[in-house]
Amino acid sequence: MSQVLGKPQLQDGDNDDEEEEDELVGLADYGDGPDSSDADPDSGTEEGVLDFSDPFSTEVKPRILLMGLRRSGKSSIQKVVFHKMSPNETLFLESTNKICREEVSNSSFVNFQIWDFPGQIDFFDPTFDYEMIFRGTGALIFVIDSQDDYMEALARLHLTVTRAYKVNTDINFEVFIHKVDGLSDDHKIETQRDIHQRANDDLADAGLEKIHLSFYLTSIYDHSIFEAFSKVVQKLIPQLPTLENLLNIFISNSGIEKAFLFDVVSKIYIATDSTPVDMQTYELCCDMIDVVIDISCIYGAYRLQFSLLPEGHP
Ligand SMILES: Nc1nc2c(ncn2[C@@H]2O[C@H](COP(=O)(O)OP(=O)(O)OP(=O)(O)O)[C@@H](O)[C@H]2O)c(=O)[nH]1
Repeated sequence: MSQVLGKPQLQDGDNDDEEEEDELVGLADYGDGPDSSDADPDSGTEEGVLDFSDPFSTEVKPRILLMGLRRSGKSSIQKVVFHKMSPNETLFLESTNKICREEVSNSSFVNFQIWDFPGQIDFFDPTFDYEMIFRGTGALIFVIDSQDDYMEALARLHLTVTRAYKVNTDINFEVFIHKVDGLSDDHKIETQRDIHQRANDDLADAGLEKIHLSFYLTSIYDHSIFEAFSKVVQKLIPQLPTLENLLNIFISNSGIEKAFLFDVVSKIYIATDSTPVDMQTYELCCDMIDVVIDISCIYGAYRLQFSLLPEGHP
């Protein structure tokens, strides 16, 4: 039996309307104005607040960039993982034509910024200050649509990674081979092997074999996207080894089979003990979190109804 640990914070996932978008402009324009104070302090996800270039920010948050060709699925990933959008609803998402920044601060561990980029970023556009962006980046997620011809995406991946590495050698490069729900199991493995090989060959040809790319097979139609995002986020948590140790001690003293430390809002797991992660166990824990959230919502709604009853009502 698995144990689900985590801080139960509920979030109204439907705050998409508040999304603040930034034009593709230079450094000065990435800073936030006074509207930062509008952010809902109770919501786990705030949009358009604070960033690395914010002179009033004392806190440095890791930045996660979502990049990739048009329609590869970047916005869908962000909406499904952090806004509880159902996968089918992403069919109606409009193309992103500006950089969308979002602050995710669900807990002290899940505390970062996500920048969703429009499909085609022109690195040669003088108004696009990519040096400033890459300098403050912890992870760069490059999304490749596995159902499409991925040659152009690979060329773009190479250009993006080499540019980013020149500015900041500490970035974690994460490649999501996305939309694999449309592929058979054999095809998935073959696609991953091919993309892995080509991407690393391109780097080797450029004399940059020291750049490490991590690959994940993902889809918004199952838990793979949550698992992949969990691994991306874990790499940005300096306390990870300590957390793993604590969970190891916990399972060895409690007889529990597997322990995850979850961010309940996003269902990202921040840490787990050192036994291998079995996807089914992870899915079971995610489902249990959904049950707890559903019950909490019913209970919360009941309380609200009750408080609206006139005084003296039983
Ligand atoms: N089958 C499948 N479709 C997906 C998946 N993820 C996203 N999509 C679909 O891909 C299409 C494009 O998704 P978007 O999230 O708008 O893509 P984007 O990369 O943000 O596109 P731009 O904003 O143009 O850069 C939508 O119709 C999504 O429903 C997936 O895992 N599987």
